[in-house]
Amino acid sequence: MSQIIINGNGNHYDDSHKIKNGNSYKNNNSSPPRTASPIFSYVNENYSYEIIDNIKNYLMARTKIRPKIGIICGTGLGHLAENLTEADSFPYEEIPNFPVSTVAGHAGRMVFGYLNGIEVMCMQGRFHYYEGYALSTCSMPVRVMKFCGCTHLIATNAAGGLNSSYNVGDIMIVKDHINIMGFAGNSPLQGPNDHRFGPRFPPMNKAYDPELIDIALRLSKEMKMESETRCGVYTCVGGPNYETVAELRMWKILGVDAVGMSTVHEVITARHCNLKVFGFSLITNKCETEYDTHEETNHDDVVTIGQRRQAKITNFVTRMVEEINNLIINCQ
Ligand SMILES: O=P(O)(O)O[C@H]1O[C@H](CO)[C@@H](O)[C@H]1O
Ligand SMILES: Nc1nc2[nH]cnc2c(=O)[nH]1
Repeated sequence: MSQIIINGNGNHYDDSHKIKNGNSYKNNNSSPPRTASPIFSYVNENYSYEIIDNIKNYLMARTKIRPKIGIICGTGLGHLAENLTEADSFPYEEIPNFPVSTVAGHAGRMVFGYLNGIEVMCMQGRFHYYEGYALSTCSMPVRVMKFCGCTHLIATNAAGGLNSSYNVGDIMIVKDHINIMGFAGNSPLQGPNDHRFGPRFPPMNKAYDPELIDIALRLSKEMKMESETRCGVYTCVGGPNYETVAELRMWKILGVDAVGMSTVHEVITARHCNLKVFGFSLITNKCETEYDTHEETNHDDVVTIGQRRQAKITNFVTRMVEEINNLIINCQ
């Protein structure tokens, strides 16, 4: 039975051209919508294996960089990508079948280059659920990274500090996440599973690589950043509104240390295709868990804190990339 699907422009189309027992398209030229589409666009069928492969081919034909490490720059953290040398930069609008970034603080480019002599690829801007993209679309570039040869992902984000001991400007190494959106049945892996990406039921108990967490903690000591480095639990909410006091209090009880609107679905997708993950949050604001405050979280402040901390973040990521590269070399 075919199903009518409504895309972001309100257009109707029939899905009878799709292969029923897989998530690939009969016609590989059929394109998912380029602009943010409602989440009820057919969740996991938008980006087939073949489409991801086409995106990879487009990029690989235009850069000599062969990265093993992919980096996602969080809000206000795009400066990282400007430190790449011999860079090849691809605006998302120019990459076939790619969505576009719509949020301030996310430039919207895939940048390939050398970070301190090491080949990386870097998303200077990510996609969020609140922009109207399905979770599978938000995390689709992670699969592109895998196809481009990456074995490791560094996912960075801006987040509110819920743990009351956290300060604005701290770096929180993510030791784990709570997939709150998953509790409501929303997953980037929802829909037919193409086993060429990964297994139907991927484990998530070591979502954030323990060895990379240890390395990051050691680096924070070496870089004399110990007093501003934390290690905690992140959660992603749908957004775009920030949280109510009652919501924050509930999540605090659940063990959440930092709250954002990204990363979790990217990490799930990365683990599904067996990428090793290191993640950290820049704490850009304190979550307001009391009613009698005049403070209000706002996105301009989030971006500003990211920009203020860009030198530290860039140094930290550069050192992590060196360490991960050493691990990769030692494994060869
Ligand atoms: O997670 P990143 O993209 O770093 O940004 C965080 O900051 C923005 C809100 O200010 C949201 O996009 C939230 O997810
Ligand atoms: N949900 C959420 N996302 C953020 N991104 C940056 N700060 C915050 C915050 O306080 N809450």
